[in-house]
Amino acid sequence: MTVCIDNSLPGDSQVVENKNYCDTGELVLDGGFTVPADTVVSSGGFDAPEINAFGHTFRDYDVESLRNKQVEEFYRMNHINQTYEFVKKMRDEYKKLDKLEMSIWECCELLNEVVDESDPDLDEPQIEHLLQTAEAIRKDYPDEDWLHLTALIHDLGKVLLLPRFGELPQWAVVGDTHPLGCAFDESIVHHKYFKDNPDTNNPAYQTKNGIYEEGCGLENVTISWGHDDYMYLVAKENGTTLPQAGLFIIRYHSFYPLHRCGAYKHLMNEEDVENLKWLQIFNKYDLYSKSKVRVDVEKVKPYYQSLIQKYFPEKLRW
Ligand SMILES: O[C@H]1[C@H](O)[C@@H](O)[C@H](O)[C@@H](O)[C@H]1O
Ligand SMILES: [Fe+2]
Ligand SMILES: [Fe+2]
Repeated sequence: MTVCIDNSLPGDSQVVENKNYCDTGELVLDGGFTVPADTVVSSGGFDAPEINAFGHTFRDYDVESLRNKQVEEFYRMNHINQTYEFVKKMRDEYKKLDKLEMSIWECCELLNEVVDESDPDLDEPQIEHLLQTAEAIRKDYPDEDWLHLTALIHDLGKVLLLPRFGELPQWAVVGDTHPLGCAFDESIVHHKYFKDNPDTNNPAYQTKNGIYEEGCGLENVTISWGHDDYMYLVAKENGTTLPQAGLFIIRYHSFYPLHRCGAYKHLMNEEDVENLKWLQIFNKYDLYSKSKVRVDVEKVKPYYQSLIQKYFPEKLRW
């Protein structure tokens, strides 16, 4: 069973037996993951709020609320329908990148039309979330411009919900992600719904390593299909010059069972271990910057346009 260290309240650290899924605080995690030694965390550091815009703690999937009923139904559908076969099919289809051409900023604007039904902490249009994450991380890491841009684009894959991109259902686009082809770890949110997933009846997929070899590297692991992997494919195939850590953040930022709970770490290789350090830094901003405080889009747009120009071609294939 996964044990998570909860250090969300300063001076109040405790070891929590996993109840159903992992609900850690922030950077110190199971497995001794820590931030990179040479990372300078600014003294004016980001203050993670204790409660979300709905008055609850972040990522509380158990609290009784109308929103959480919707979120639970989302995960029921997600866990029943995301199978190994389904993911393979989606990857093959979407790596063709034959849907349309547009710039990164055009895509940011499209996200205005998207609301994520899997998220207990946010019901604002997604462009707000992109800018809130990017601005918060920019404040604390002013010199890592690649990290600002990574934050801005990390959720762009949610355009899969729109008609032009195939209008996929919510369960195939948003929410946390997890590997297929090996056992479903108990730290996965609303784990109980996997009982109705066809992969549960395949014994080859139900051992700790399943079809994988220990240390094989996440690159070789099939992860549930959604906005992370899609945006990773878009960035990579369009020849971005973002560093590996940026691509890793985009690809695995919803993989909470790994980056918050330490599950599946036996599948990582050395490169993954290095990249994970940046993902864990990023996650704090992705999660805790969610609020009702709006960012002035027009004011920050020129800065982000300059980063897009630096790391991406003018038009991308989607
Ligand atoms: O509900 C959220 C949301 O969909 C995020 O974009 C995703 O990255 C998280 O993992 C998920 O829990
Ligand atoms: Fe996301
Ligand atoms: Fe996000």
